[in-house]
Amino acid sequence: MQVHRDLHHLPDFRNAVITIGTFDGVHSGHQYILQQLQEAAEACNGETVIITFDPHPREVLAPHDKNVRLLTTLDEKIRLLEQRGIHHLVVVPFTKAFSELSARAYLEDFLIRTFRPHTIIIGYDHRFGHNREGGLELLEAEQQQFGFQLLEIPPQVVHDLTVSSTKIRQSLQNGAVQLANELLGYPYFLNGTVVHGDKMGRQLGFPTANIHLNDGRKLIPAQGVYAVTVETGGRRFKGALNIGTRPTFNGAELRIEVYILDFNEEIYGENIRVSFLDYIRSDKKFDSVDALVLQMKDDVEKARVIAG
Ligand SMILES: Cc1cc2nc3c(=O)[nH]c(=O)nc-3n(C[C@H](O)[C@H](O)[C@H](O)COP(=O)(O)O)c2cc1C
Ligand SMILES: Nc1ncnc2c1ncn2[C@@H]1O[C@H](COP(=O)(O)OP(=O)(O)O)[C@@H](O)[C@H]1O
Repeated sequence: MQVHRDLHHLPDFRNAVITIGTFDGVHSGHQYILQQLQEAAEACNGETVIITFDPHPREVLAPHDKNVRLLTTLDEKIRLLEQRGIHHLVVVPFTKAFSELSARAYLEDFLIRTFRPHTIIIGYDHRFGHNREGGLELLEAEQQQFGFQLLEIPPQVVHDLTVSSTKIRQSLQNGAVQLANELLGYPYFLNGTVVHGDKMGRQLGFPTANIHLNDGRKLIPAQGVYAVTVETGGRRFKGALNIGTRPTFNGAELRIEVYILDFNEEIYGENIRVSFLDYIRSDKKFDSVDALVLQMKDDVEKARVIAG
């Protein structure tokens, strides 16, 4: 897949079959649209082109709303779309000026002139241009003049997609990992680097790699203990992960830390990815460190079985 970030240096697409969207999560609900895109491209010997925006339009239009919680960062999205065989991803820098283009300018000067689309695939309720003034009706009106085909994604599909995205977010925030993973079509993951903690883990007999997320906008699942797989240094391990404030030690800030099974290496500064397999329990304040350690032993054995 080719990723284009500069609108002034785009290739001449061959029979571009385009769609526009954020595709956050690239989840199994998105699969229908990707399939439509690929089928339409095959039919006209064309190329599949996804147009997405970065930053997320909400971040530009409502900068005070810090509640953007992404299922996938742009880099993660790129990987996932690549795996699904999309030809081109065009990342449009979303600016205030871009958001103020009239619907007609958006359509004619941006979509048509830039992509010369053979086919546009779009949700029945898709809005574009300043104040969302443009929609399917404008596309239909211009279709003849500019000679593109229009494929409408029906209401039921759009509805299912929204429900699915919401369900994935809610499930992760409630610790319902299995349901989230089912809807995603892959295990939810976090990418980060290993940073220093309070050096207590080793004393407890459970060194835990503290994870600093690469992107602070990622959705962090519910606090608690999870069975995960861990990828670092090109290798994969099983892990028991805790998201919490460490109430036993009267901690305050939220930490994400993982004990890697059958592992004993220093990995400070390394990239790490954890993929969530299942929720084990909520995190608790223990009366003694011994009680916490006993519980952690049990967590680790559970994680070993789950990560099988
Ligand atoms: C599998 C697992 C479960 C944990 N469960 C809890 C818990 O229920 N309550 C708690 O206070 N801390 C819990 N912790 C966090 C430990 O207290 C933490 O790993 C320890 O304080 C080490 O911190 P450090 O890496 O900063 O040295 C858990 C950690 C792991 C890896
Ligand atoms: N099995 C393991 N799981 C996680 N980290 C490990 C493991 N073995 C060694 N380490 C190393 O030990 C560090 C964690 O030890 P810990 O005493 O908890 O220190 P910190 O408080 O800095 O996280 C990790 O960052 C990693 O470099």
